[in-house]
Amino acid sequence: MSRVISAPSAPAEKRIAFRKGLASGKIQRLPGAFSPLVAMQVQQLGFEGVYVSGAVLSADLGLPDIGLTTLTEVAGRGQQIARVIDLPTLIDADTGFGEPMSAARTVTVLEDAGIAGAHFEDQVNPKRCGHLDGKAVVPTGEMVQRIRAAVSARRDPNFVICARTDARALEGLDAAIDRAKAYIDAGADMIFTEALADEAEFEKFRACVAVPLLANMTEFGKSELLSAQTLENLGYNVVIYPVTTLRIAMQAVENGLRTIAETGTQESLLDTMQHRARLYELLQYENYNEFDTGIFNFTVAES
Ligand SMILES: C[C@](O)(C(=O)O)[C@H](CC(=O)O)C(=O)O
Ligand SMILES: [Mg+2]
Repeated sequence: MSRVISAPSAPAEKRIAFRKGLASGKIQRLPGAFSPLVAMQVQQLGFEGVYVSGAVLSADLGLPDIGLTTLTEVAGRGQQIARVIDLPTLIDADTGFGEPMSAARTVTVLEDAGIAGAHFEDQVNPKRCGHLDGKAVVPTGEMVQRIRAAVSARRDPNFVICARTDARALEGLDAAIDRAKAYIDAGADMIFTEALADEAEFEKFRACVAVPLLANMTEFGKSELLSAQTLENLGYNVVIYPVTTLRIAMQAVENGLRTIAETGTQESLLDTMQHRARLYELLQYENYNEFDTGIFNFTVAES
């Protein structure tokens, strides 16, 4: 019977796949998915994984990305997304939702949600977008505790714990690299090098640490937009496009609504829309029919 309802791969297999991807020397491209449907589209187009962004999750709830969302909301969305795809899902755990003990609980909840890995950042609470001014970081020792706690709570050794440092914009590149080294000593599997300026900075970071590195190619921020190939050549292991699909979709929604408001019809927009047939194809509508006929194939005996 064809696959319906959820992805066939178990969370443990997706985590193994993510670990393999990180060790492959090939850059793992993780577009942000603002819904399970978008994640299915990401999978169909051949990407290596899906990213669940805190900024997008907040925006989707009509909130700015300033640490207002809860672990329950984030894990719930992550689970909805992870369960429909075979790809690994990396999720934004912000500052871990509280004290180090909360970071530990976050890991167990995210493991149960079928997530393959999470990143914890060294910002103070309440956090800010890493590409805006006005953010602040906790002392290195406090972040080390956050990471240690997260690592100690892990039950599946393949769940990836990524430490993000926001220090580049505040303390400079060398300080950010020193922090990364301390986070690796605390058990982090990967480092998210937030808001580096240009190629030379990515190159220097790569030369200084031995674990997998993640680049954030968010638009309208502090980092130069580098291609996946350039980042792979620089030795980076993961690239995220966290808010990209939301920005594309929201621009299309705004333009479309404007047209309807002005002209009273969506007629001129039809060519720009995903067709009903394409949506059904993505949802594997046919497979559900097949599933149904496979289940309801009994006959009622006449008495
Ligand atoms: C990666 C990020 O943490 C996110 O939540 O997606 C954001 C992205 C953004 O706001 O552009 C960040 O870089 O802080
Ligand atoms: Mg975030």
